[in-house]
Amino acid sequence: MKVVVVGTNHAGISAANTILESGQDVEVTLLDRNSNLSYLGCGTALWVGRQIDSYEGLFYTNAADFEAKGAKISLETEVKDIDFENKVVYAETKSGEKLEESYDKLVLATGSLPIAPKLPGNDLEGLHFLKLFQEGQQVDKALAAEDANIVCVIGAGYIGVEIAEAAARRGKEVHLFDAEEHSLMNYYDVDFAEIMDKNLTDNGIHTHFGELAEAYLGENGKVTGLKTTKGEYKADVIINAIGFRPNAAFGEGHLEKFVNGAYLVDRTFKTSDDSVYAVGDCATNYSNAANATTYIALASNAVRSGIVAATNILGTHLEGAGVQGSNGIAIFDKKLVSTGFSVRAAEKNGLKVKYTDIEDTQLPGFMPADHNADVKLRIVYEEESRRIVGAQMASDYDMSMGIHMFSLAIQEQLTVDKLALLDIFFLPHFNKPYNYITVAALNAE
Ligand SMILES: Cc1cc2nc3c(=O)[nH]c(=O)nc-3n(C[C@H](O)[C@H](O)[C@H](O)COP(=O)(O)OP(=O)(O)OC[C@H]3O[C@@H](n4cnc5c(N)ncnc54)[C@H](O)[C@@H]3O)c2cc1C
Ligand SMILES: NC(=O)c1ccc[n+]([C@@H]2O[C@H](COP(=O)([O-])OP(=O)(O)OC[C@H]3O[C@@H](n4cnc5c(N)ncnc54)[C@H](O)[C@@H]3O)[C@@H](O)[C@H]2O)c1
Repeated sequence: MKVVVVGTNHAGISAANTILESGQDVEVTLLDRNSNLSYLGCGTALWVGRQIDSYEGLFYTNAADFEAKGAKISLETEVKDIDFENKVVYAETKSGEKLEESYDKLVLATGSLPIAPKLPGNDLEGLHFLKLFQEGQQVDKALAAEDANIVCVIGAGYIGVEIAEAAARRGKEVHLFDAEEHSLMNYYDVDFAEIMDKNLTDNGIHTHFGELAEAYLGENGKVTGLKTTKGEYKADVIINAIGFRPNAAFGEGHLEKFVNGAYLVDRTFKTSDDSVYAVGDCATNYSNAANATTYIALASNAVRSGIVAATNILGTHLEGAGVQGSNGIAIFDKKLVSTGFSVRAAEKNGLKVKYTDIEDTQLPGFMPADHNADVKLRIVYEEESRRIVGAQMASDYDMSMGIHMFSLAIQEQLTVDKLALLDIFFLPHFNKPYNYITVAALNAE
């Protein structure tokens, strides 16, 4: 069997590794238009903000690793077309050489692209996106310029908030804009988003919410400012971070697509063509909170989808467990994590939900105060069935492992009542005898 993988970042890598490490006799060919693979974008803000010394550790594999496993890999090679009837992939190398690769099974792992705001002035120098390693390098270089003092970030989602922190850590005056009234509204309800909003302003970032960018302003071909619905701001560097869209251009009229254009896949990550799988950010996922198909762009999902698709290609039927969109962020040491739906997201998805909130300390009062942080928790559950559909947590304490339990609860469709009497251990070093998870669940109406 011959498998061709298009796109060798997290999803493509995990599919290829699953096949190559299976011991089965499969010929694997990997194609990617980029010059590198396996870059962990999650680390961009860390090295741009100088919280880690270098970007080198953000790559976890390379082309030689795949060659050593017996795969054929061509980087700087862009797939231009796919003949799904005859099962042939057409690609072109950087030097213009044309390649043809036939396949028995094809894995599309072409990922996502940042959404580009269609604004006047979008050809000015000094405008940035933050997806590829190379784009991180460009932002890093732009911030290092002597005359780069004011940075405007459009989009206060995960990328925007993280890069705003990084730019502030580099001593820049940072302005952060979002169309919504708060930061991180794709992940949290207002009560939690406000914690991040305050954290950002407390750390010197100027936040501008409910404000839409209207034009990039410039002089002599270089950006000098940003015009929004509420005013004009000076800017030496502008970073766009208003979300991703799936990069799923192949198979128009042949492969079924989701409402946002992503490849529509089943629980095995197979597309509407039996020989073609699609994994990672270019494909859909199954949401256990909505009990429906969804689109969530995360590296964690990408890795798991690659494993599931490859296992099926190898002949073992395996269905993905579905996703909750579990996520987390840590900005100036303030940690927010969430899984499933916020109340707002649940209502947008047509669910009738209730929630139970609690604010408590992590540890008993007799423990030293400097080790004992406040924790805020919200559990969101469906009114009628009482199944848990979401959870949000915020603290200075690293409570992140707690959210995984809520992720499992949503996956397994557990009710909030099941959680109330769950056996949760107690030790003063870690938690309280009446810990906040138990108490929040007991208090659920
Ligand atoms: C700054 C930043 C921070 C992030 N932080 C996190 C985080 O903390 N946690 C998290 O879970 N996720 C995070 N993400 C999201 C995560 O990076 C993506 O979900 C993940 O990269 C998706 O992996 P993928 O392999 O599906 O797609 P991609 O990473 O988009 O890779 C797709 C690959 O396909 C190649 N390709 C595309 N078209 C072609 C073609 N025609 N021919 C050949 N090759 C092609 C591309 O060159 C690329 O290498 C972050 C993203 C960014 C940008
Ligand atoms: N910590 C993490 O897990 C992490 C970190 C970075 C990125 N990611 C993932 O990468 C993907 C892309 O991240 P992202 O930050 O670009 O997307 P995002 O969805 O997190 O945030 C986009 C933000 O842009 C805002 N927005 C949209 N259109 C706008 C407009 N015209 N003007 C102003 N604001 C506008 C939205 O309200 C939203 O807050 C997401 O799936 C994200 O979850 C995850």
